[in-house]
Amino acid sequence: AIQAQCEVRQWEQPGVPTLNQLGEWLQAAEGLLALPNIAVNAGLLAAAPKLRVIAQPAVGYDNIDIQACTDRKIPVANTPGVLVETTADLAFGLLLTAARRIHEGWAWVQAGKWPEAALPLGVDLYGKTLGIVGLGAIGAAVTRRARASGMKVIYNNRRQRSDDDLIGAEYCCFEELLATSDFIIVLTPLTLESRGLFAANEFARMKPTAYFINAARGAVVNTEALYNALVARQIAYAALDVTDPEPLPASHPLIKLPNILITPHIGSATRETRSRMALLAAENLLLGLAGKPLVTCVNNEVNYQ
Ligand SMILES: NC(=O)C1=CN([C@@H]2O[C@H](COP(=O)(O)OP(=O)(O)OC[C@H]3O[C@@H](n4cnc5c(N)ncnc54)[C@H](O)[C@@H]3O)[C@@H](O)[C@H]2O)C=CC1
Ligand SMILES: O=C(O)C(=O)CO
Repeated sequence: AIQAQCEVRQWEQPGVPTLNQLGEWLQAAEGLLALPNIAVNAGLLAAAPKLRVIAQPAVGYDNIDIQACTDRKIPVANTPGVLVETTADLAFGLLLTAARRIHEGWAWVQAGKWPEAALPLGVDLYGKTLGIVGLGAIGAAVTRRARASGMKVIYNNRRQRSDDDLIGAEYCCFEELLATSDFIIVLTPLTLESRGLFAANEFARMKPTAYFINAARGAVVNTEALYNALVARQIAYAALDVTDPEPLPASHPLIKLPNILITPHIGSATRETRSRMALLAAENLLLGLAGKPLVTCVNNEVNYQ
């Protein structure tokens, strides 16, 4: 769709391009389709004097300096909504896989340990408490899955949601959530406020039997503190779809731990959802280039009228 209407330059080499590598492209670019591993900051904007619209096929936009874009009157689009159920499946799937040791069981079968050795024992979901930090669109979809599995759901947001009764989750303060949850799923956007939200103090307050799941952004968690908490068995298990750093080098100590499960940021990675995200991003990009309002704009104050 984009190619039919625009001259497109697409970065196809492995790795993240530097500003120097993108120099000439940015100089000419009127629209930018950015991936979340690109830092769209004041430096990039300064190198792109003709830029009029930015569209990113992701709901999180922590890699983009929104204020700098707004100052330049550049509307920025993300892709909320279209990935909600898919990401909720992965977040809840991580919880279920870790709790029931599905991945460990498969590794045992592959290693020929079955049936002689005792199977890895998991824990039940039924009757347990799930604490969600950041109960937005994905958190609400996770709540439905958890309730269907017989779990009680509590949550912490900056403010209580007026519709939490309908969603089936009970508001509580952050401290209480840490102390009482059997499972914690993190689904906050990465912001100044949430960066490093889970550090040594927070892990120390969790139950020693707690399972910690992060499907938001790696930097919401202090990786070293999580590593220490898992080694010291301050918490029982972690399951992460996002890490800091990301990608996590194969030599990283976290990967060697017996009580962790990590997936490579695949929350929204299904054929159907990636296609919906790409189409929505393309639609926003073309609308912006035509000077029309974007459908899902992050900085509506500079959305085209
Ligand atoms: N692993 C993956 O592949 C994916 C990860 N994500 C991440 O999940 C995040 C959430 O996505 P949605 O649910 O669609 O967003 P959303 O905006 O609907 O929900 C986010 C919720 O977090 C709350 N929140 C914000 N700051 C908070 C804080 N400091 N403490 C507690 N709560 C806070 C908000 O009030 C809101 O209710 C995205 O920003 C993105 O970073 C999203 C999609 C896929
Ligand atoms: O949408 C996002 O924010 C992701 O992390 C990838 O889908």
